Amino acid sequence: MTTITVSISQIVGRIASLRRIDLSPDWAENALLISADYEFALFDLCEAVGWPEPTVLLHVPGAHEFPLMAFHPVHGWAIAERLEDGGEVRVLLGVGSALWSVSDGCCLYDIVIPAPVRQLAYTKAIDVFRDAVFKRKSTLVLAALATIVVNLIALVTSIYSMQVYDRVVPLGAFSTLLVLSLGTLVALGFDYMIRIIRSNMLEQEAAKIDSEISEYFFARAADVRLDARPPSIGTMAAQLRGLEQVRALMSSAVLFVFADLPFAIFFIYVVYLLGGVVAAVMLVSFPVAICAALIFARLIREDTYKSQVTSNQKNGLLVEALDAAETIKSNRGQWSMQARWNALVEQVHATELPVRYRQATASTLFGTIQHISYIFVIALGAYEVYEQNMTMGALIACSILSSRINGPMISQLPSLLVQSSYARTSLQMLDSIMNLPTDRPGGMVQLRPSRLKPRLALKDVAFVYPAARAGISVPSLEIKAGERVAIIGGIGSGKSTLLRMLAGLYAPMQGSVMIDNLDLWQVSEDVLRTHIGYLPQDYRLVNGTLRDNLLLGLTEPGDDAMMAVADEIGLAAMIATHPMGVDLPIAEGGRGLSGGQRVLTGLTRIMLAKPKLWLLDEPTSSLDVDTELKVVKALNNRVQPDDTLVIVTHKLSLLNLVQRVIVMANGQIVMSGPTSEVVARLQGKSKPNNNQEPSPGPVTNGDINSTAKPAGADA
Ligand SMILES: Nc1ncnc2c1ncn2[C@@H]1O[C@H](COP(=O)(O)OP(=O)(O)OP(=O)(O)O)[C@@H](O)[C@H]1O
Repeated sequence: MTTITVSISQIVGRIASLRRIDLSPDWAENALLISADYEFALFDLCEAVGWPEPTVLLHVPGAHEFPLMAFHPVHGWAIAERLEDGGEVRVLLGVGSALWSVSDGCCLYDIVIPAPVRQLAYTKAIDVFRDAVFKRKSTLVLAALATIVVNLIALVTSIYSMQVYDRVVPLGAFSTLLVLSLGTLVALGFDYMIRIIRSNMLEQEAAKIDSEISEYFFARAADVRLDARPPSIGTMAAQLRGLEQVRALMSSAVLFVFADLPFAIFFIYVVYLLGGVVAAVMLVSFPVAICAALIFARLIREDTYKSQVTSNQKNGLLVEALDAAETIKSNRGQWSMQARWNALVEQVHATELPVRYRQATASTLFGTIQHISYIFVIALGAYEVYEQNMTMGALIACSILSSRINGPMISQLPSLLVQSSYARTSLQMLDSIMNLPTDRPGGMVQLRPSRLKPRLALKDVAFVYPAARAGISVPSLEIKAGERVAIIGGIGSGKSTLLRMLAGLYAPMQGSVMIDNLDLWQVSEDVLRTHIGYLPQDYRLVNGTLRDNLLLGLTEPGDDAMMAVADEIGLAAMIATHPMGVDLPIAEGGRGLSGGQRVLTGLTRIMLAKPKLWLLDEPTSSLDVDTELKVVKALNNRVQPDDTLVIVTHKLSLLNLVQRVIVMANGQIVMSGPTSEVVARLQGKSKPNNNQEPSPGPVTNGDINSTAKPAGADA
């Protein structure tokens, strides 16, 4: 008998993968200690990770319901894969499978595994908000009920006034007054409580909605394919901040105005019951105010859009100016940046001014409509009272109700409309981010191979940067598992672009990039990243500590392993001299270390990650000779014989690491062959035969300078 002692999170993780749901690496952080040998483990896990409670299956499940979770009193938890002909359940164990039967006490459970936000396929930002709101139907229903009660209580004060004027004052019925007053005060007490509860309830839900929505948009923005990102990151960040505007509108008190609007019609009906013809005043004033509001909304729409666009550009410029302060200061660039900033500020003012002007006009107009309507109610009411069609008390009640209809509802409309117009523009901007292609489009079935051999193949690959004329074009390239290759070439020849394509960061516009005979873009991002170690040319650190950066995305390897690598490549000396050691803080924007130290941090991280495919972009360009030697030695040590290494470099010394050299020029591979042969050709020692391309240029001792003309493909 096998007793399962694995964590249940591993079993559920496997079910998720069978259901093609990509859980985040830390999804079971709170549930790792739950073991799989007790019956309530599944319930405990779902509770710990915040999923819906599992359901016990009391019926015989259909084929479409599998895979399910199965519990056996002796063996614990496993994955139920299918039903066998004899009615037994085929379960998957750690290795192999077994048959469990219901008569032995086997029980089946179904669980709902919510897809992580990044896997949700939305095309419109409004759908994200709508789904987050409608998920909370019960809260909305309660809020709607509270709104109905609040509005009904609003009637109480007008009826109270009517009773006092009609019954209490003429008859001196002060005991009635006492009862009425107490009743009204109690109703107002209720009103107060309901309003407080309603707003607290909505605020709490708004906070949850905010977390969900923010998580979605952060993940969505991070998922945008690197080659498809807009040129200004500051502008993109400002566009993303637009979601705060939508959220603010959703949770703001003015939103209640919308909920109150239908009650205006109800109040007009009550006025009709109390004062007959007096209701005609509201029947005219209310639609006039609503029409004016709609016209106003239309008038400001274009200006709010323009103002938002310019304001985002302003934000982009600010981020750029602060980020590139060194370049700007040292090159006397402040003046031109200041000029651009001032021009954008002027533009923002020019577009905001009409909005403000119209908002002020609308507020005044609605105030005037309110006053005129009041005067008409009183005037018409006075006539009706004189004609004895209504009582004095009813007139007072009608005037209170008229101010309720035309009062808060109408007077808050201008600010509500401005806010909603900005929110609408923000949604359009969020839509533009949602239209950017992502690394792995939602809904696409991803491959999750347990192992990937680090062999690469490019076929008819072409790539051009947005708004650029030339790019890279590779008709054919193959890199075998275990091969060590260097890519060399002149500046701007396309080496880094090619490496990013091999890393699956840039998608080819045509052709395919294959890893282990699978299209690299169909392999799950998670699987890909555990197999590929990519070091960019300009390695940026993230805000946190040095340790956070050394272990970014890794399972804690332990301090000994971390320090061993750091020591091997020369980072340990720096760590030892700093008073905070590996906990030294890295500021926002990755500042805090020198260029060389940053690269060493990236290299240490990759060596700790032990990838199968090493893609390094000029790893030693900012290192001194001694450190470079250490890095070369460490790479020789750490890159396993069956690992593949691709290095982009300008340095001759790194060619000792590789067996093959690929030479690039003008976005194309112009030469490829064994290191010694290519170096000899570049140094002009070997003459090209008739089929070969002319020499790309001389090689110096330190640098390789290729000036070759593009031609054929890979050898
Ligand atoms: N983000 C970008 N947007 C537009 N064009 C780009 C971008 N990045 C690079 N390019 C262009 O693509 C071409 C190839 O650039 P790439 O960075 O791949 O060259 P490289 O060979 O790595 O150069 P270097 O040796 O200087 O690092 C260059 O002409 C460059 O101007």
